[in-house]
Amino acid sequence: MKSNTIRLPEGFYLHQLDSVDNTNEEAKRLADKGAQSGALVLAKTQTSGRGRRGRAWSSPVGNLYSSLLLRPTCSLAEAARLTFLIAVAMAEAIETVTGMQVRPDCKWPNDLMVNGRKICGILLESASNHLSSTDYLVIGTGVNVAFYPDDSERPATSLASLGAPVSVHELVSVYVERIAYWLPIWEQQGFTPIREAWLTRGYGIGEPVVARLTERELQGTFVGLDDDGSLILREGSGFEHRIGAGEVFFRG
Ligand SMILES: O=C(O)CCCC[C@@H]1SC[C@@H]2NC(=O)N[C@@H]21
Repeated sequence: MKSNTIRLPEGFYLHQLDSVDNTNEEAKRLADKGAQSGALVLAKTQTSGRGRRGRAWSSPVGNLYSSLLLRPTCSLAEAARLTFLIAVAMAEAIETVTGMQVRPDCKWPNDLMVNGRKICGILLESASNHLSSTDYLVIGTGVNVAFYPDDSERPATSLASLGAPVSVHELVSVYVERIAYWLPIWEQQGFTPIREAWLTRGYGIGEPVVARLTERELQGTFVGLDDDGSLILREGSGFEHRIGAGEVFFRG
């Protein structure tokens, strides 16, 4: 059944807009004005949606655009691993609202895929006052609920086209519920349980991978995720690279 109400757990605050440049920018403006950790910006459409690597993020009405403001007390490097928590939370939310009809895989570093096609992208941005602690973090999440962009280089899909026309509001409610479930685990036990949950849905593990880094390309097998969230790529020689940032491509 479709629901039009958004229920957020304790500690989360909704900022709902019809249209905005993009929800990450709005969350950063709120943060600069002193908004609390847990503020969630949700917009029906974005006039200037952004993806990673400076790409545009197509933002028609009908998809989900949200940005969560968090004020973690740890270092930026540790806080950046929250993208894995967000990916797991959104994958679980999609499974719940679709009655397990759609079961996304987590693609490193922070996409959700269904049948090899992208259904969700995550964009993490931060502001840090100090070298060792994070002032705030904004984690933007876009889910192709009703529509998906036609991009032959990076194939995408939507929940609607997979036969699961869900309510954006219901999806947001369950997504935040799952964040509320995982955040205390992260705070008390660190990254390990999140890493394990992510790996159970890891996309392309054990498969050939090409990692495109700033200055070179590495080819090998994706053998897992390191304790710090790096992708472990094993070359034919057996040498293992830890990849912290870059773009990865899987064959097939
Ligand atoms: O896969 C990517 O390149 C990241 C996409 C992130 C899209 C979301 S939608 C909500 C927030 N606002 C934006 O403009 N981007 C993020």
